[in-house]
Amino acid sequence: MAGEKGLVLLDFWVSPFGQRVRIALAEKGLPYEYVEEDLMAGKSDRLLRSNPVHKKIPVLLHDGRPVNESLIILQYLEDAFPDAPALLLLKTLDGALGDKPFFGGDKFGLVDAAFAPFTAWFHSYERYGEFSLAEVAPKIAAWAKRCGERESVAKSLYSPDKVYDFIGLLKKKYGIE
Ligand SMILES: N[C@@H](CCC(=O)N[C@@H](CS)C(=O)NCC(=O)O)C(=O)O
Repeated sequence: MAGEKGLVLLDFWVSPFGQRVRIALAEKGLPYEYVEEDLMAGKSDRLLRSNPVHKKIPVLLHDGRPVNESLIILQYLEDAFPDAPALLLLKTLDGALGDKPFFGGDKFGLVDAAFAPFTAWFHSYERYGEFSLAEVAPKIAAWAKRCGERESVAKSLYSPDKVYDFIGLLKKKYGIE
């Protein structure tokens, strides 16, 4: 039986990727049904149907709809359950950055590279979410500017306006106005 939130997790006991999702569900206080996939014995039809390309756990089913990839699942939980305690709040990141120029310290590091692409989305977060990043998370706002001044980031990202238009298209496509 899916938990009261309609969540089912297809997982394998020792998987760090699955454990990532279990930790996030627990931190957010979301009940779910745990389904052990015995990968040593084979893969269930449900797993193959839910993740037909990669055929991997973890898979989160939400009201029957599959979400694959552990980090995508974490992001999905943030979006689908906004009332549960948030793990990725910009304010939390602001605190984590502290007075350092980058998450890597004085040097641009792995966390900076992983997070920098979202800076092109900040403008849309602000407009659609009706908030000012500089007010909510001033250190992250300054960090985003610093990232944008790096050639590696600048040449890999699209303009915030283009991202905003793209999100507008997505909203239309999915009927979210
Ligand atoms: N990038 C994936 C990795 C998931 C993954 O590698 N899962 C492994 C178990 S730890 C799996 O299902 N392996 C089965 C297979 O490769 O056939 C994620 O983060 O969810």
